[in-house]
Amino acid sequence: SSCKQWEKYTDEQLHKIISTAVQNAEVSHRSIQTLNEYLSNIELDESPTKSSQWTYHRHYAVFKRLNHAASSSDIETGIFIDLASTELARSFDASIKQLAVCPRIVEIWLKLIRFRCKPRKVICFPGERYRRLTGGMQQSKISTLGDGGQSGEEVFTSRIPGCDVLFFSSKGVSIPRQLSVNGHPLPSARMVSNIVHRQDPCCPLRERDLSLYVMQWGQMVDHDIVDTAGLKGAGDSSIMCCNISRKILEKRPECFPIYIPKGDLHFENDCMNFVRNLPAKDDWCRLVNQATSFLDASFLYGQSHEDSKSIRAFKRGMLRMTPSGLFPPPGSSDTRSCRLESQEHYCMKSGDFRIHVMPGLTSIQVMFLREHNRIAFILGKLNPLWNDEDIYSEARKIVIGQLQHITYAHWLPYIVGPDRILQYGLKVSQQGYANVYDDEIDPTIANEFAVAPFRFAHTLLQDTVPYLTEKAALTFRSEDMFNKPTLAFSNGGKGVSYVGFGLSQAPLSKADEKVVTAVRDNLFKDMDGRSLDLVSLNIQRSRDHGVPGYNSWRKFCGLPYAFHFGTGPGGLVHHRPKNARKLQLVYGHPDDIDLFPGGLSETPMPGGVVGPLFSCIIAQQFSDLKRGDRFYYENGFKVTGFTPAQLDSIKTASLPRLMCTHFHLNRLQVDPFRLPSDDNQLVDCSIFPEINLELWRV
Ligand code: HEM
Ligand SMILES: [Ca+2]
Repeated sequence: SSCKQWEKYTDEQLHKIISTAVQNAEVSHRSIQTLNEYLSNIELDESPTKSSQWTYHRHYAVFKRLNHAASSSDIETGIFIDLASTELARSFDASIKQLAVCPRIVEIWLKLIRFRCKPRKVICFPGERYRRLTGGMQQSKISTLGDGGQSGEEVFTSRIPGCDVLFFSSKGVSIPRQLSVNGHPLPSARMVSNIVHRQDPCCPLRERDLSLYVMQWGQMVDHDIVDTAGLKGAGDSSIMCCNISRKILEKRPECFPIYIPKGDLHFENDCMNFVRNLPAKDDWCRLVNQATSFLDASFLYGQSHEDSKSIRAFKRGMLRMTPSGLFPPPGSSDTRSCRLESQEHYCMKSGDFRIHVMPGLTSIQVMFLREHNRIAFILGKLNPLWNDEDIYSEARKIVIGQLQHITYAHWLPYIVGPDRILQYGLKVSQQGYANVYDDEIDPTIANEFAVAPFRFAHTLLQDTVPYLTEKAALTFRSEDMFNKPTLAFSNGGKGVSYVGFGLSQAPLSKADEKVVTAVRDNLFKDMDGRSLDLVSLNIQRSRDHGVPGYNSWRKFCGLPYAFHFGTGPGGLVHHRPKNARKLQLVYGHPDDIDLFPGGLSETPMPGGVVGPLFSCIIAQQFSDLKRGDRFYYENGFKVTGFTPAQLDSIKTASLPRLMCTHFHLNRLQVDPFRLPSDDNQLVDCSIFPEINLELWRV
């Protein structure tokens, strides 16, 4: 119906308009590349090879690195398609959403652009016994859910065939969410961060009796399933969006800097660097996710065969590990991806390059490394005829089974609360199969999940890293520890144990809307005292991804819409008055509220740490990851599943068992996700059952 307005055009005229749009995109693509080369040559953009200083840009670049699976030609094509879609929308003065339902336009568009796309092929290998490193698909992608344009608009799943769009908005494509419903610009992300998320440094509150391990498990899971890539300048340099002239800024579509309002209590200049994320080169209008979306310990095993080559030992199923039980250095020396403070230290090579961002993350990844090798060693003994590949694959399957079990059975209930667990069919039975696989379910990561709800744990962070040795209880400032492996190497490799044990003995920061200064003011602080605000990045990222605001997602989840800022009927019914007032202070209209601040400031679900909205989006994603994963550990498929006895044994796996074994502890509380107490007592480690690997003897 809306296509009527273009009916008057002949095929030739349409072809002319569309091919002109494609040509214009080619021209602007080339000029962007030229500008990037120039800015990299004059060293305005920071090159990763030239700068030896640990600037905050370098910290950020290490955290948001492109992995080698994303080839530069794919990246350029993704960018080109994105530009072309924008041109297309502009030429017709329409949204892509409108154009995409017009068969004549779509046909010509596909003819001109299809050959550049990499169609998203979902390939299953039904005969294969083990899941592939790459996730069993060509590449998993972040799906773009949400029209992204203006707040209050309809939320929908983008499933339009043809490599046409990345984000939808009312007038263009790939245009970030920028305007309020009244047509004014949305408030600056830093302003929102200051008003809604500021934590008084004096006294962060603790969250019930939960321990910091809840936070750390979350970051590990996050890194297993999400790794979006950012745009880069020439030669992989960091793009600078601040301290450049207006004219240059206008020529850099990669830039979406955050304005810092006057009088900020921390930042002195008025601009925080922010570079947009990378579009995928496929015909499903998606963003690149460099991680396999399945919960498959990809942070340990890597996402490609190339990765795997430097991770595996290719001997008796083992992964490469140093005598002190740490990840080894990569094949060729790498002194760039972490901050080295000693000649003996090095940057470790694991399946995910974000491993050094915090000591707790390094510790938990090392725990899984050791568990793999423990299992491989025993399997090899039990089955002398198995070769390296057999042992590696079976050990990997057992490790992933444990990871999934602890995540679904023990961790997730603390996050979303028991009600959501039941409601979304996420309960794990004590024993037996749950045959839940459904090949209609899309197991990729939803856009909205990655930009806000699953960043919930940023509020659980503390300003300090606890370090508990047999003799002393030390703490380090979180902001001094970013990208530094020092603690992991300390005490002859025992550091990971001290950090890991420390996480289980320290309280979780309260699950409220407030975020500690270590990441809200001092993220990636460098020698010159320059830093970033993680909360601002979160808010800006959801705008960058075109994710609609809080209210749209409330509707999506079947929760009441807020028409006003009060907390009574028709208002922000899941907010306390104090939080509703903070939102009112910064936003002009309830439809303007961004997803992160709106969701994080809701009152948590009973027994959970996130409110009704985030728990809905998180539970939905974990349901998709359970039902859309053929290899989900509770499935009883003949070739790929565990035997009934093996599964029941996997279901005895627990965090305290893993910690006791790999952090060399004698005593630990029954549930290390909670602090020790009368009903969570420190007990002898021998009470935590071991998986019965005898069941794997063939
Ligand atoms: C230990 C301290 C942590 C630091 C320093 C940190 C830092 C960061 C940074 C710099 C980003 C990218 C921001 C952007 O530009 O969009 C990010 C993204 C993210 N963080 Fe954290 N984070 C931490 C802990 C956590 C935890 C505990 C979780 C737990 C759930 C988490 C979940 C996420 C998620 C889901 C993303 C999006 C990832 C992506 O899109 O690739 N983070 N974090
Ligand atoms: Ca994964």
